[in-house]
Amino acid sequence: MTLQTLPTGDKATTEAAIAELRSSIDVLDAEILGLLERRRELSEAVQEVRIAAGGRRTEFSRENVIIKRYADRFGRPGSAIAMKILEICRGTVKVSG
Ligand SMILES: C=C(O[C@@H]1C=C(C(=O)O)C=C[C@H]1O)C(=O)O
Repeated sequence: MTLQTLPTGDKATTEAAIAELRSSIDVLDAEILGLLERRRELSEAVQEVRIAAGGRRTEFSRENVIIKRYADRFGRPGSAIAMKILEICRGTVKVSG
């Protein structure tokens, strides 16, 4: 099933279509979470290199570039997402597991 061939029909057909689309969403969410984890590792590496050289953990000019990148794509929610991603990557959020 593609987005161009969305079915219309009885309840069972609708429910099957939703289940299939949701499983595609679940796959994407797993990929997004994996990418976010990788991003956090890279971000922490940058922060550690900077701190080891006597610098600060955060660099707001760079964060503003990233926030703008997301805002340009998704507007206000985009900038909110970017700020939460940066919060996760700054290591100020306790990550379980
Ligand atoms: C990773 C860096 O350090 C911090 C984390 C950032 C990020 O996660 O993108 C951006 C700026 C810094 O506050 C960096 O400076 O690039």
